[in-house]
Amino acid sequence: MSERPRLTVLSGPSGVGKSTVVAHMRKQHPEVWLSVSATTRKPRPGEQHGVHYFFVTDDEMDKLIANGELLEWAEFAGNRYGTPRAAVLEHLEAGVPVLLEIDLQGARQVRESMAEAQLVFLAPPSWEELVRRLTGRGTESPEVIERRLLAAKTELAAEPEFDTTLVNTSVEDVARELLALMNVV
Ligand SMILES: Nc1nc2c(ncn2[C@@H]2O[C@H](COP(=O)(O)OP(=O)(O)O)[C@@H](O)[C@H]2O)c(=O)[nH]1
Ligand SMILES: Nc1ncnc2c1ncn2[C@@H]1O[C@H](COP(=O)(O)OP(=O)(O)O)[C@@H](O)[C@H]1O
Repeated sequence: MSERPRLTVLSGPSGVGKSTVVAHMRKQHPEVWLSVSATTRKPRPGEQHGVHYFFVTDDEMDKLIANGELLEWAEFAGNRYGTPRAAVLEHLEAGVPVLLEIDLQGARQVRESMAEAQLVFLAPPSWEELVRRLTGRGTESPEVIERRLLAAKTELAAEPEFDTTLVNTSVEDVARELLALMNVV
């Protein structure tokens, strides 16, 4: 019987490359299960409901929180985001490696409620490179970018709270390192 895998949390500032690394990793190892969060943010072009996020209204988010259906939730740069609890627990019980891609506040809540979780911080090679990536992605307005860069300063300062730091210089290298940390080889 396979041992119950540890829950892995990946956090890091907006634009550092979390989604890119996770997409690369899952192309090669689709057996890693990525939790799909609920969010009140509007979808970006190409984002699909139920695939990238469950896009919900403010009222729906209120209900998810009130009913205790979220493992953790946080407000980030003006929108709320949360991890549906049941699906995470079901996958872990079934022996499936589970990955959460969530912000710092969410990572802290998971650490409190699930002591066995491992927290991985994805860091940019430099501040300049982070600004370049976030701006270059072209999905946010200058105001939203400004807000996210402000949040990034807080996130970068919290790096010592994490179990492991991976620097996203090469997507391939980081994806490999993350798989090794998750015992998926
Ligand atoms: N706490 C928490 N944070 C989340 C969740 N889902 C996504 N996030 C984080 O919310 C932040 C903003 O996500 P998003 O709007 O998709 O922007 P992006 O990460 O820059 O592509 C990122 O730091 C995500 O990791 C969640 O369920 N809970
Ligand atoms: N290692 C890397 N080298 C260069 N560009 C990268 C790297 N990783 C990601 N990017 C680019 O940086 C931008 C932000 O990446 P994204 O995955 O959307 O970040 P996040 O999910 O952390 O907000 C994207 O345009 C992506 O193509």
